Amino acid sequence: VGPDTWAEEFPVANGPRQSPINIVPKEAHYDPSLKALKINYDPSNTKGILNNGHSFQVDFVDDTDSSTLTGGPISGTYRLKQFHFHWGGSDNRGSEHTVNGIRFPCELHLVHWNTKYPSFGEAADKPDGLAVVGVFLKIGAANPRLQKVLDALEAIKNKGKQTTFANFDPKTLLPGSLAYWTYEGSLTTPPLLESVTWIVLKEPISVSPAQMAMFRSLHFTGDGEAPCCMVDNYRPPQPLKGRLVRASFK
Ligand SMILES: NS(=O)(=O)c1ccc(O)c(NC(=O)NCCc2ccccn2)c1
Ligand SMILES: [Zn+2]
Repeated sequence: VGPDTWAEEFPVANGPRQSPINIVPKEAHYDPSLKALKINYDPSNTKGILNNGHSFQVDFVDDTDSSTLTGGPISGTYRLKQFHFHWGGSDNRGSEHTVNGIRFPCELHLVHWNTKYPSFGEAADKPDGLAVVGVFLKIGAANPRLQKVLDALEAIKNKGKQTTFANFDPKTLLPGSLAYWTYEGSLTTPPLLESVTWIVLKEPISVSPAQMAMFRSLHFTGDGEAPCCMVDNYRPPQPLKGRLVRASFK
């Protein structure tokens, strides 16, 4: 049921470009040819918020190029489809990527798909199909922009619940610096498709302990089931298998 059993049903779990990974900054290769990230989101594309039983996600209308990611390590235009988080049962774990073995309490993923393909579903199994921007959350001051998302969680406590969520600009969740590490990887949950160009921001954003408790108030379980808190929904780091991690900064 957890990451250790996934290889039985999804053999790609032991593939050559699995995610997440441990990032070792000293072993990352500064690449001056890497462009700056260009991120343009239209808040009016916000569609809603859903507890999918694994995490919660905020979905976006992705039928036009109004919320896009370009530049950085990618070529072409990728459209924002959704963002979601991974977090732990306590503040010493929860992120999927780690830095020098350090785990953060939470990690945000902004999921984009390559518009050279007709849809997310078509892009999801192509080697250049997806681009996910990862942002670490670090315990500190309460994050007022994040609070807007967390305030919607009481309406989606259980698996399958969704509610309206409108006019949210995910750009407000990004840190001041868009400096990043990038490598070729995969989805971190089944079907673990090796289709993701990962773009992990170096600078974390803040989250307070009380806000972390709000993440942990969600349930994996549906209405009428014995409630089970949604925590530790992260995959641990996977073997690098010779991959190069590039840095956009010195
Ligand atoms: N975590 S991630 O790599 O950013 C990512 C991005 C987009 C995705 O569609 C997924 N995975 C996903 O949606 N999987 C289908 C639902 C699911 C989620 C978790 C466990 C089993 N199945 C993961
Ligand atoms: Zn994720």
